[in-house]
Amino acid sequence: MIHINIEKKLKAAQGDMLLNVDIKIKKGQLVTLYGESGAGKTSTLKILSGLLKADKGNITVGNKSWFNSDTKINSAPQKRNIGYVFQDYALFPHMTVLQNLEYALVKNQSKDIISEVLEIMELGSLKDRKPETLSGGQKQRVALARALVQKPEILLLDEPLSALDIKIRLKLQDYLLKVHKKYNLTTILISHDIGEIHKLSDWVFVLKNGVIEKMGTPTEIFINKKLSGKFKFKGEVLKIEKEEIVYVVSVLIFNDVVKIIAQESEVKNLNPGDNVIVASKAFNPIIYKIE
Ligand SMILES: Nc1ncnc2c1ncn2[C@@H]1O[C@H](COP(=O)(O)OP(=O)(O)OP(=O)(O)O)[C@@H](O)[C@H]1O
Repeated sequence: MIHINIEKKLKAAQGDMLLNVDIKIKKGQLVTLYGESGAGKTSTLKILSGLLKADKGNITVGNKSWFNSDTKINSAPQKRNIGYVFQDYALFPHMTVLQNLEYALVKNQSKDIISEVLEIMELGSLKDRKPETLSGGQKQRVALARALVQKPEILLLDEPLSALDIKIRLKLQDYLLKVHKKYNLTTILISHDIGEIHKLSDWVFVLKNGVIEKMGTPTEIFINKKLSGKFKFKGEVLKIEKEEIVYVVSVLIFNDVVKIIAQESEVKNLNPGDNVIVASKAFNPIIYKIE
């Protein structure tokens, strides 16, 4: 069990914001921190990893105390046994993939883990390449492999896939799940991608203005109770065109533009850029495999 119970005054754009988080995460779970930009998600991960110091509170991991403002415990980041992956890969450009991984080894650590992570992340054929010759998805696989070299108990993923296109992102999600399970990690993900959160997480914490606003399973958090539709997708309105007596709303859903016929009353408050749900209530959606 990880218990994070901390307070820290942050400097938000509109003035001071108190980050006040009290969350418990069971060992082996994959949980997501979700919330608007500036809500305090990254700061929470930094405080857990020791890169940022809380003003007060405590952090316990299993039976170890990593931070306690009363007893003045504050373990150094390198003692906290955490793997951290960010959106930008932060690989050393002058080193090969293999050297990047070896650099992460701690003193006297066996090199066996390197061949293991190369294999699990399917990076063997790329091990002598420099990062600049790799695609975004490949770089992020290296970054993930590097985070695993020190055999962390906790994996922190700060929007690791948001710079990648949808196809690569779906593939990388499979790698994330695979390593999360194989290494029995407790993983904390920051993501804005609701599909990704559904696929990966056991539990979601919604952070707003520095505090946990709600928590639950992805279904509890994201299913819109007003619609009992058989299928629904979130999308973004691209344009609204009038065609005789109806309106045609073009909505971007993942990478596809879907045209929806709508009545005047439905488009009254709708503008390009709005986030919407596209759902079907009466008809069963059809399904077929795409190659
Ligand atoms: N070291 C710091 N000291 C004081 N304030 C900070 C510090 N780091 C970040 N902040 C401020 O705290 C607020 C929360 O930042 P944080 O990066 O945690 O948000 P976030 O939820 O991760 O947002 P995003 O989704 O945009 O990454 C921001 O307004 C930021 O400017």
